[in-house]
Amino acid sequence: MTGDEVLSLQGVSVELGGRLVLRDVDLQVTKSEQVGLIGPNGAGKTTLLRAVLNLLPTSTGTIDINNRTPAQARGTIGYVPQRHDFVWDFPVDVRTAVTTGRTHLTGWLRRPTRTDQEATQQALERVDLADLHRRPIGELSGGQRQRVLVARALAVRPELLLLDEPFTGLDVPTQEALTHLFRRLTKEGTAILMTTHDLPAAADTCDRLCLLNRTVVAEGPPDQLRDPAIWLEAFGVTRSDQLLHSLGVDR
Ligand SMILES: Nc1ncnc2c1ncn2[C@@H]1O[C@H](COP(=O)(O)OP(=O)(O)OP(=O)(O)O)[C@@H](O)[C@H]1O
Repeated sequence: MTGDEVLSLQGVSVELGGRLVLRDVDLQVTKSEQVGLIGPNGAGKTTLLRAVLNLLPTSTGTIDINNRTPAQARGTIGYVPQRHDFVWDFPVDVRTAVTTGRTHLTGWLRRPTRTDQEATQQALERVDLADLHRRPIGELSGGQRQRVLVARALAVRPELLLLDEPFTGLDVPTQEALTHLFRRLTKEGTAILMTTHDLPAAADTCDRLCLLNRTVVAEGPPDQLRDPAIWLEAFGVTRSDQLLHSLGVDR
């Protein structure tokens, strides 16, 4: 790993149910960088995040997170899953849900320490949820739930933040607030890897895009990915006016 790399995947393959879901993936994310992981449904984006989180085994290759393996780094990575992957009918309030983001750091049966409490409070304030801290999570709106998930990830004070579809189903002001927050976090040094289907927003907000379709088809700063052929290959189509139009690369 070079000095500024926070995450590095080299030659990573993942097999699930006897099928090769990721093949020979190389990907780096450096300190203060926001990388968008883009690709069609089933491209392996969530699988890649889950491999980094040590939730899935790799069949080949290496994953390095600040000179640690995924097993060693577990609990230090901030992870925002897709909203529907979280158990919202669990009877806990917002503050407790955010504190449980630190469970892998502090242990399951321990009472929260002062550090846990401070990290939780800071995370709540960063996503503007401090006023709602006693609200049961089952009573929250979609946008409030998304902010709980982000606060939960921030509660570990991560150097690496993984976001799985963080903008899906959010109104424009909530999307903007989160975009600004992610921008501030990268300025402070956090490395962010984000999956999204919002291609124009990704091109607008990310420093670099990685186009994935089982393997990395192309990667680079958004303005270097203006060749329509790259996008058609990444999405496995021969022609898609809507795709190219949404990216502004159809001229
Ligand atoms: N546990 C599993 N067992 C077998 N196959 C799986 C498993 N989990 C995912 N897959 C398959 O792996 C492929 C990649 O899935 P993944 O969820 O990583 O894609 P994705 O790029 O995140 O898609 P989407 O944009 O739809 O969220 C899909 O074909 C999926 O069916």
